[in-house]
Amino acid sequence: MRAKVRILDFYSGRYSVLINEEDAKEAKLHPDDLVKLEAGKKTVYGSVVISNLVERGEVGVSRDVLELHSFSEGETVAVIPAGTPESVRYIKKKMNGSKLRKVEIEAIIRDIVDRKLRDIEISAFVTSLEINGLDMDEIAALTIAMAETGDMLDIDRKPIMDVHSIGGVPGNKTNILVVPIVAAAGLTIPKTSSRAITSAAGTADVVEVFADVSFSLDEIKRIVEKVGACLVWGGALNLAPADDITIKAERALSIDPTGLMLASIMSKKYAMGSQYVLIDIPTGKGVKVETVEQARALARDFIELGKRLGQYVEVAITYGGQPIGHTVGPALEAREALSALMTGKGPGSLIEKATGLAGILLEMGGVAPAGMGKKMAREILESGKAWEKMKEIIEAQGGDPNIKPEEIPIGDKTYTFTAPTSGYVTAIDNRAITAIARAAGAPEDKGAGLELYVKVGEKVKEGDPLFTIHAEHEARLDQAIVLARRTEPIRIEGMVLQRIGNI
Ligand SMILES: O=P(O)(O)OC[C@H]1O[C@H](OP(=O)(O)O)[C@H](O)[C@@H]1O
Ligand SMILES: O=c1cc[nH]c(=O)[nH]1
Repeated sequence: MRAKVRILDFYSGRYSVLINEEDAKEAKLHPDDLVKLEAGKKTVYGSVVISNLVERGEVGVSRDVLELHSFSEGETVAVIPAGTPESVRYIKKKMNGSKLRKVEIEAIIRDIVDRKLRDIEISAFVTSLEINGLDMDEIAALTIAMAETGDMLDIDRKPIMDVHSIGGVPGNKTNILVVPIVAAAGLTIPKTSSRAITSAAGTADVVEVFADVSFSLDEIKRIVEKVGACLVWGGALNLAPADDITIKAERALSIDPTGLMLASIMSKKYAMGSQYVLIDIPTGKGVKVETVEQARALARDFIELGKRLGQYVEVAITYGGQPIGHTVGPALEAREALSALMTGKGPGSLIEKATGLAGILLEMGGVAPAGMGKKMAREILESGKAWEKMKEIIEAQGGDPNIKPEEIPIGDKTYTFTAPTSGYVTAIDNRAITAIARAAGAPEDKGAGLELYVKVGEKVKEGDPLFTIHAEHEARLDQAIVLARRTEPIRIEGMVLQRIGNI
C-alpha cells in the first residue's frame, strides 16, 4: 500500500512503523510484523504498530526509523509486508546444532545490520551460539561479515597496534593505561572498546566520564593521525555495526558466547586495520575463562582467526581471580586510571597488568628489544610521558586535559562494609562484585560502583573497612546493600577455619 509519512516524536528502541487499524486489516498486517518502507531506491525495514494515532493512508514513523533514513513529513512511500527474512531459517539451523555455510552467516549479519531481524530473532541467534557454538570456519566467516557490513578505517601511520580484553573481570581499566603508554613510545594504536557486556563498566563507559567516545570514522582518522591513538566506543561507529546489536542481546542475557566474542573483537580490530593485536584473556574463578587450559585453547583460536584475517595476534593470559585495582564502576575507575597515569603509581594489580601488556605491545611493535618491553613501559609511565600523551588524547576527544581525577564526581550515597571477624581475605567473588556495582546503578549511573580496600591474602582485623558502595540514588544503594549482605563478596577466614567439637 502507499501512504504518507507522519513523523511521530517518540523513541521506542525498535524501528516502529504505525499503521492505521483499517489499513492494517486491509493489508493483513499484524502487530510486530516486518514491513519495508520504500522511498525511491531507499528501503527501510520496521515493525508494525497498529494505531489510530495515524489516519488512513498515513504511516507513522518513530524517531528510531528516522535514524535509518531521514523521511520527510508527507512524503509518499510504499508500505510492503516483508514477511519472514530468509536468515531466520539459518538461525533455526544453528538452533538445531548444524554448521552454517559462509553465505548463510553473511545473510544473518546483513539482515541484522539492515534491521530486518528483530530483538526476538537476534536473541534467539545469540542464545543458539551460546548453546551450540561455532567452529573456526564459521567464526572467520562471521568476523569478516561483521567487519565488511561496516566501514573500515584506513590509517597510513604504520605499524598499527591494537589491544583488546575479552573482559569479564571487574575493574578492568587496564587498557586506559596501556594505550597512552604505547602511543607515547611513538606507535599507533587506534583502540575501540565496547560498553559493558557482563561487567559493571566497559572501557567505553569509563572513558566517557572524561572524554567523548562517539566519533565518526573520519573524526577517528583525524584524531589518530594527530595524536597516534584513540580510546573510542566501537558501537558509535559504523564499524562492524552488527556488533553493538548483538552485544545488546548479550548484555540482556549477560552471556558472551565464545564464537561471537571472537568475531566481535576481531571484527573491530580488522575494521580498524590493526596489524599487531594483543588479546588479554583474564583467567580465574568468576570470569569468562576459568582455567589456563581453556585460556590457551581460546588463545589458539584468536591466533588462528588472526592468521585468516592477515593480522599478527599475540595473547596474554592474565590473572582474573579478583577485581583489577581498587575500583569498580565508570567514574570510580576513571579516577583510578587517570590518577595512575598522572602519578605513575597505583594498585599493584593495575600497574603490573598495564605495564605487562604495554610491554608486550612495545616488543611486538619493534620499539623495545625482546624481554625489555615491560621495563620500558614502566619508565614511560613513571616519567610522566604516558600522562602527557593521555592529555593529548583527552583533548583530541573533546575532554579537559587539565582534569583532576579527584574532581571527577562519584556517587555520594555510600555505605561501607567492615570485616565481621579478624582473619585473612581468602576470596573476592568477581560476579558478586559486578552484581553489586550494577545494582548500585553502574554503568548507566556513572558515579555508581564500589571502592575495595582489601585484596586476597591480606590480613584484616574485626571492624576494618572492606569496601564502600557508591550510588547516585538511595533506592539503588539500598538494593546494592541487600545484595552485598546476601552474597558476602569478600570472604574473611581466620587461620582456624573450623573447630570440630568432641561430638
Ligand atoms: O567485561 P565485559 O563487560 O564482559 O567485556 C567488555 C569489555 O571488555 C573489553 O575491554 P577493553 O576495551 O579491551 O578494555 C571491551 O571493550 C569492553 O570494555
Ligand atoms: O568487545 C568485546 C569484548 C568482549 N566480548 C565481545 O563480544 N566484544
